[in-house]
Amino acid sequence: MTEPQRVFLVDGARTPFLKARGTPGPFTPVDLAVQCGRPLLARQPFAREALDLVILGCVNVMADEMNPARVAALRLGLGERMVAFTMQINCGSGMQSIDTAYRYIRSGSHDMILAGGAEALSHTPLILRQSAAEWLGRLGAARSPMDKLKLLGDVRPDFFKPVIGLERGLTDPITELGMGQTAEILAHRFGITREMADEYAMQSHHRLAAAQKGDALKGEVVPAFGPDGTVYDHDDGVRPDSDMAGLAKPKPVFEKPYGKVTAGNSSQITDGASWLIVASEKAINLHGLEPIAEITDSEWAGLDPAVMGLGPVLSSTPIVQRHGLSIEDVDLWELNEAFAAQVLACVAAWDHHDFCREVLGFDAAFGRIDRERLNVDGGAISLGHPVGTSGNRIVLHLANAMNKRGAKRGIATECIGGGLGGAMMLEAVQ
Ligand SMILES: CC(=O)SCCNC(=O)CCNC(=O)[C@H](O)C(C)(C)COP(=O)(O)OP(=O)(O)OC[C@H]1O[C@@H](n2cnc3c(N)ncnc32)[C@H](O)[C@@H]1OP(=O)(O)O
Repeated sequence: MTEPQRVFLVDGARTPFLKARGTPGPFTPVDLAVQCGRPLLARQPFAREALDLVILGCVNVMADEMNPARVAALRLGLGERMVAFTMQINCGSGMQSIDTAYRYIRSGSHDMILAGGAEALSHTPLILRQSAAEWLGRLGAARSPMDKLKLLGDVRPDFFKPVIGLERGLTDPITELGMGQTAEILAHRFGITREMADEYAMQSHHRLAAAQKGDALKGEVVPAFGPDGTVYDHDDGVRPDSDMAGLAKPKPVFEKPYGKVTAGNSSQITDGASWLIVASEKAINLHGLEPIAEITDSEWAGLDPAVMGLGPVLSSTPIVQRHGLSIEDVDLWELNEAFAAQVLACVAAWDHHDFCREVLGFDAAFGRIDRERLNVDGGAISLGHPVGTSGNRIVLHLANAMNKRGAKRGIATECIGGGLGGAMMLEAVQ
């Protein structure tokens, strides 16, 4: 067996995250992947043949771009011999692409992999009801025009009431709970009030607005060019003037009338894509690359789908433990902001004696994450959450934020619908 290889992040980029506004946006998942892949590859010193593999996370794959990883690879000019595959584990898809690259390179089988995530939630398909699909099947099988005409009498008004793919996709198939309802359960369990959730959401918007004004996103966000010539150059869901009075106005969406989760303190429905170049030490030396971070560990965890929002706690705690660290040893955390109540519940769970004893098997509470180290440039509440991309984006941003702040170590972690959690540790390059 070969020694595990060291694995580095070389560079990465993402499109601006574009809010879904009720109609299909200008880009499909593959368009988005191509829009951010082109400038990222153009700024590399190596030839495209140096890439061994392309992996793309995507939850809502469109029927006319099946295996979007391969379609994107071909549109990026990576050549017909490029192997490319798509991964789908809901909100973990974009992180799973990096983790798969990490494990391949670590094993010595590959040297340089393009790992990304792409999602166009504004294009999520509408699904016909079973009754309508069956009727269309009978229509297709009808032999004569008369048989077809007779079938018109079977048309029912509910045929035209589609199942909304996005709503269905954001509902857990086992518990039948919407993702927002799982956040409500956590708010109740950990005593997260509406004010706490709104205050967290306000901070997310203020931090992203500050990041956009400063240089925190420089090089990370590349513009996307629409088919009509429109240039999309910034994340457009941010509300810089968010305040507590404004955030108090939206009514609870998922548990009416007393819930805590609102449009203001939930992640937004958004389109976007991101890529990271993952490389071995050999590839770095061969091409004279300057890595931005080293991947030093990753972990996945399963948990009750009804409290899937605690996925970050269950997936990142084993990493911290394995390396003999404490919560304070992690300089920066990117904890995907599915919902403010869910992020705050994770923070509360780590600081909760009984939870840590019963669920994590500790003698005492694990510790409290300092808010100054958590999602320092905002997150999915202000930025949006294109589900197949977000896990990739938080790793990309963690690497960049660590470099800008001179941090030694960081963890990117996320909850995953269906009851999973994913986490990845990055360290500054020594
Ligand atoms: C594993 C996981 O990651 S699970 C997570 C997966 N993702 C999800 O579940 C998505 C969760 N989010 C959602 O479903 C949607 O965003 C919803 C249903 C909560 C809200 O959807 P929308 O109603 O379209 O939200 P939208 O952003 O348009 O806001 C609606 C209104 O709320 C108010 N509002 C929203 N944000 C703010 C704010 N920061 N300050 C003040 N008011 C606000 C405004 O009145 C806004 O209307 P406007 O845009 O006309 O000003």
